Amino acid sequence: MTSCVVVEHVSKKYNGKKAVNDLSFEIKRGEIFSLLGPNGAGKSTLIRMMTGLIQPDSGQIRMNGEQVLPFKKEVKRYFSFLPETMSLYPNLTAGETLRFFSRLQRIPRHRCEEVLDVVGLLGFKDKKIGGFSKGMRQRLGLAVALLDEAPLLILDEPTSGLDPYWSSRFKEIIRRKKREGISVLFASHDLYEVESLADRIAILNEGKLYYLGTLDGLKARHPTEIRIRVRFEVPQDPDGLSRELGVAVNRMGDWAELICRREEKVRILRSLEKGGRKLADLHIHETTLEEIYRTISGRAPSPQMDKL
Ligand SMILES: Nc1ncnc2c1ncn2[C@@H]1O[C@H](COP(=O)(O)OP(=O)(O)OP(=O)(O)O)[C@@H](O)[C@H]1O
Repeated sequence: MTSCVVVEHVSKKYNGKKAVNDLSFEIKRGEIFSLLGPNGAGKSTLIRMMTGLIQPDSGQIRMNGEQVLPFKKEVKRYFSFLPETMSLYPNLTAGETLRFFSRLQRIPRHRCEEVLDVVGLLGFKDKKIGGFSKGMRQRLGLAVALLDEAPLLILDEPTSGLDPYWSSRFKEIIRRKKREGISVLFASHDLYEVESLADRIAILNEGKLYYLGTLDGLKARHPTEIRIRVRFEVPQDPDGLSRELGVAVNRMGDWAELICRREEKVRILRSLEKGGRKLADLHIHETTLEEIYRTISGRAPSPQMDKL
C-alpha cells in the first residue's frame, strides 16, 4: 500500500511555544488513520497544516506526492475536510448551504440531496441552520465534507456533539468510505470510536509523537493488568494470600484486590476456593484501552478523584 500523505519533520510554534514538534509519519492509501491526544496536543494544528490552512515553520507535508503548500488545485481536489468548528450561515437552509458548497466545487446538484440523506437531514433541507442543534450542525458539516467524494477525507473531531445513534451511524459511513477505497484521517477523543474504526493510530502529546502503529501494538506495549476483587465468607489475611498465590494483594475493607497478568487469571480463579475458603463475591477488572490512554496522556485518575 503506498502513502497518500507523507509528513516529514514538521514543526510549528505559536508565540515561541512548540504546538507541533518534529512530527514524521505516513498515511497509507485506503486506511483509516486516527489522531489521538489530550487537549492541546497539537492535533488541530497538524490537521490545519495538512490541509494548507497554515504553514509549518519547518518540515514538509506531501499529499498524493505533491507538496501541500503552495496550494495547487490538484492538492485541493485530493481531500475533503471537516474542521473542528465549521462556520455556517445561520440564515441559509441546509439545502442552500449544500448548494453553495456544491457550486464552489462544481459538484452536480443531485449530490446535495444524496449527502443530506446520508446524514439524516433530508427532511430538514428547507429549514434554516440557525434553528439546528449542535449535532445537526455537525452532521451538516459532515455532509459538506462528503459532497465531493475526494480520495482522502480529513475530519477533525467529527463526532463531537453527536448522540450515540449518530456516532454509530458515523462509523458506518466511514467504514463504507473505506470500502469505496477512500482514505480517512480523523482526530478524536473517543477511544471506543477509534478502537472500532482505525487501522492505525498516532498519539500526540505536547506536540510530539508518543505512539504510531496499530491498537494491538499499543496494547502489547502496555501489558494489561487484571485486578480481581474478592470478598470471602471469612476474611483472609492479604499477606498469606499473596504468598500462596504469588501475586500482589491489597486489602480494601472487606475485599481483597489481587493484581495479576492476564495469563495468570484462570490459575488464580481456580485457587480462590482452595483449602476450604468460600467466595462471597467477586469482581474482575481488566485494563481498558481508555486506561492505557489516560496513563500515557498523564490523565490517570488520582486517588482524590476516586473519592468524589
Ligand atoms: N492560533 C493559535 N494561536 C496561539 N496558540 C495556538 C493557536 N492554535 C493552537 N495553539 C496552541 O497550540 C497548542 C496545540 O493546540 P491544538 O489546537 O493543535 O491542540 P488539539 O490537540 O487540537 O487540542 P483539542 O483536543 O483541545 O482540540 C495548544 O497549546 C494551543 O494553545
